[in-house]
Amino acid sequence: MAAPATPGTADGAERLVIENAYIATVDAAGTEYAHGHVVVAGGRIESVGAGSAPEGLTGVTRRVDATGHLVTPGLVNTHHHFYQWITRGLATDHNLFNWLVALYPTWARIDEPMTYAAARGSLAMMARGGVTTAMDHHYVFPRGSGDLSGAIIRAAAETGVRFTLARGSMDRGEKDGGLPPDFAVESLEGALAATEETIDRHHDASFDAMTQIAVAPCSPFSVSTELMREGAELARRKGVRLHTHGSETVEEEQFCKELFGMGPTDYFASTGWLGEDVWMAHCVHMNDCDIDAFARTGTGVAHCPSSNARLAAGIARVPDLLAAGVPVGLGVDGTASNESGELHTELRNALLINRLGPHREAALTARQALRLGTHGGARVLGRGDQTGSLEPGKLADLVLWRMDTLAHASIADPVTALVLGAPAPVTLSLVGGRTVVEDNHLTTVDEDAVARSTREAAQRLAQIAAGG
Ligand SMILES: Nc1nc2[nH]c(O)nc2c(=O)[nH]1
Repeated sequence: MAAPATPGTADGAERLVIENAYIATVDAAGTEYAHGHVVVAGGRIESVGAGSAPEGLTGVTRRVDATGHLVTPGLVNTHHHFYQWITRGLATDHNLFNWLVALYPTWARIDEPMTYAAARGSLAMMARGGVTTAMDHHYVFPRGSGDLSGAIIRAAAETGVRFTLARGSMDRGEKDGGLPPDFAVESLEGALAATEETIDRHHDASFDAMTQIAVAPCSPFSVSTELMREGAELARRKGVRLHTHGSETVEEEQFCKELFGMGPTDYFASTGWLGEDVWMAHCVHMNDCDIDAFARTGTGVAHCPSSNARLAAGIARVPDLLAAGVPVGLGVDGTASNESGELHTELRNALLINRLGPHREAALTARQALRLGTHGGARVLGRGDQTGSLEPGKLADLVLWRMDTLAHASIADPVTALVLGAPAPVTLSLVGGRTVVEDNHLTTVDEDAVARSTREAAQRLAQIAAGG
């Protein structure tokens, strides 16, 4: 979608001016300004460039001296499971299948208040670390648990970040050869109807949308072939995106070969799950033909290096995916398999872990890692024309990272400092020009209150799961 004219910039518009910053725009040419400015008006970027802001600007309500700061586009998270915030630190030495089997019975007891508390915790952690666009792949809907999708969307609106809810689903329980217990799955018809209702109620297709919905059956070993096919048809009828887990582990590959007689990528192709409107989490076990199929169809990838290491899944072939032209973003993944819950670690680990693969030191640069975590992610979510880079007319989703403290001051290059250094303090984070973080604190929600409510929810869930 092309950027419409920046609204609210006629005389009388309010402007925020940021000056004296190192600016990494992450535009197509990778333009950077060692000493530059950004002007925000009407929720959009009005100008970005070298030196001070243009003289004679009217309506300047705030001028930020960003000396010692790096300004980047806000980070974009492309894969997460918010509800897992209240089951962190469990089954810590398991591979994916054993971990899922250990946790499904607990997850099947979540209710609306727990889901809301967990979503607030997940969102707060990401937002205070510079995420301006978040997503949640929520696929556990216990019978009678309330309006879980509504609770998650409310939490995102309160936190103030741009948001995609990938309405997940599982309908292949143990009795149908799936991994989840039968009590943890929905019916095919129930899952499709609830997904359609969520789209109708909440999806916003506008340029500056704060809430979008995707259709997201969970994974080949927890979803029937009918739900994959009919889910794809539903998404295309409604004009929304499609998301699922794919090619995460050798066990999944084996499952697909045994049940469907083909590997995961061929299975996805056979069910309508390759295309420009699809993005898939993990994509670790892909051969050259699989990568070629993703590149030809424009299918995107959410790379989740920390979770892949935590669950011993393997190393995704990110340099090969990028070389083939596959859109790639980064994902925290659920915090039951990545307890840190913030996206900076994924920029760092994407670079480090990929250097353990065959491309060694040529695998990824710091600037490529920043691109994955910003414009790459926006593209994967279908929002690359709206956010993910600092360019006039795009949404004012941006972060001022403080680079002059003990943690970073001795590293000359700010992008290297951001990606390879410790998580940098966030002096200011804007979503559509609205402040979400100021001086390293969330301005939209009370972080301590969120922490307390997540602890209570985690304790309540643990008690219920233990039969209390
Ligand atoms: N990392 C994860 N992989 C998954 N596959 C699946 O079916 N569920 C999950 C999950 O929660 N995390």
